[in-house]
Amino acid sequence: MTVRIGCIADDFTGGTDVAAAFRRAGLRTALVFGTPDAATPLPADCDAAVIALKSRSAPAAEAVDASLAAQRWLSSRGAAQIYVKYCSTFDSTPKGNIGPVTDALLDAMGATVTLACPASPPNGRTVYQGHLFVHDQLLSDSPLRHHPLNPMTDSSLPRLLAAQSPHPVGLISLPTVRRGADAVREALLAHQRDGVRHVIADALTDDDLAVLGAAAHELPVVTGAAGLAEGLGRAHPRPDTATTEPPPPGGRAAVLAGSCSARTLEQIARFQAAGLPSHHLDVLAAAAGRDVVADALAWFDAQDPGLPALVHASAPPHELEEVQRELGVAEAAARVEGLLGALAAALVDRGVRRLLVAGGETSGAVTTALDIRTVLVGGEADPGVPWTHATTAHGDLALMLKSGNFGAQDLFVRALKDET
Ligand SMILES: Nc1ncnc2c1ncn2[C@@H]1O[C@H](COP(=O)(O)OP(=O)(O)OP(=O)(O)O)[C@@H](O)[C@H]1O
Ligand SMILES: O=C(O)[C@@H](O)C(=O)CO
Repeated sequence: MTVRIGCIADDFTGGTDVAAAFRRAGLRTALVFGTPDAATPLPADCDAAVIALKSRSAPAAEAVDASLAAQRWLSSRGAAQIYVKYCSTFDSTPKGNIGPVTDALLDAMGATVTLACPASPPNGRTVYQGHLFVHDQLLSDSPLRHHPLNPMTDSSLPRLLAAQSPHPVGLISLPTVRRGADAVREALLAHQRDGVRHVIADALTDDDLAVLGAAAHELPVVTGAAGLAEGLGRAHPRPDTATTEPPPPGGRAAVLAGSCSARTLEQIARFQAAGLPSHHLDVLAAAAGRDVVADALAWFDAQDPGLPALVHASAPPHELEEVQRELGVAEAAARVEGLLGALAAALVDRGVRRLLVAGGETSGAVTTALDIRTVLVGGEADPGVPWTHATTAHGDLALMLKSGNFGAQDLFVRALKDET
């Protein structure tokens, strides 16, 4: 069986989220980290393959090149449809690369129109009249306005996309979606006849996304977050939905957090409130030359090996701003990612076999440091947060890559307790 849906995700936790959505739709799904090459493994009998890039904050030309390389790899493995996965909060700036990447993939796939919808209802992301909401707030009123790399200060998807593409942008609003897949297909065709290339669709519920998935079933390029991916996945049913996954490996459990998102900060607080051990990395001390990785490892070695241990750089907005003012945004991010990557390798060396990583950029740093290329996607601890099964130079690893704002407040405690 060849891959039916190929997906290109712009960060690692986004890749995990969308891979979980395809698996939920009943597809056997592989997740590949970084631009693949001829030697990149793909588990047998996969219906969906997700390539997780680290392109969300990259300049447009770089993101386009990486996405086209991923598309060629996916197309050569049979994928007739490419799903472009970006953040459900549409993380990007006017210089953002969602428009350029989509335009380049449309050209490469010989298509002239695409459907776009970042709604992800289980995580509170909905689209109404082209405006993106995070729970009960407009995106631009939500905590995402303080994001360290892509602060989101506009909620209008047509406006955000129009700033990123020279091509016309259109909207299919909720009443049409509620009339069903045929009505959406007709509206798409009407937009296509008018020369519109990017058609944004409203969606409030998973049922709306199932309608959009059915309507977009034949489109060569579709874009959005995990919600529309699940809708598309359900339009490509697998005859045999049995999934077999290896049992979680035994060994120590740890959390590494580099996400400063509001939800991650709550999950850290909950972990600490449960009396579980945690250690904060002092980024400014590291910049001043202190070996904070050695400090963290000495701390880790002194903990009860029966308990999960948390090491984090995460900081609330005022502290984050102070570090960024002192070091610069890019330098601060690179330094933190370097520290957490080095720690991941050292922790796995010390016998950690269940590792939960919080933050998309952070997850990229960790999988790179562990040299993990492909994982098989397993069951979810929370919507969009699955365990995955990885093989490393040190043996099998159960790895959970969590998007900054994903997971319930007790995720860190529950996921690692359940697995212990
Ligand atoms: N104390 C800190 N000072 C400065 N930068 C930090 C600090 N802690 C984390 N960072 C940086 O903030 C960024 C957080 O991004 P990351 O993608 O890991 O999390 P997120 O944005 O919450 O997650 P997602 O992308 O999944 O929504 C990283 O580049 C990280 O290195
Ligand atoms: O869509 C989302 O919100 C997540 O998968 C994500 O991409 C956050 O990094």
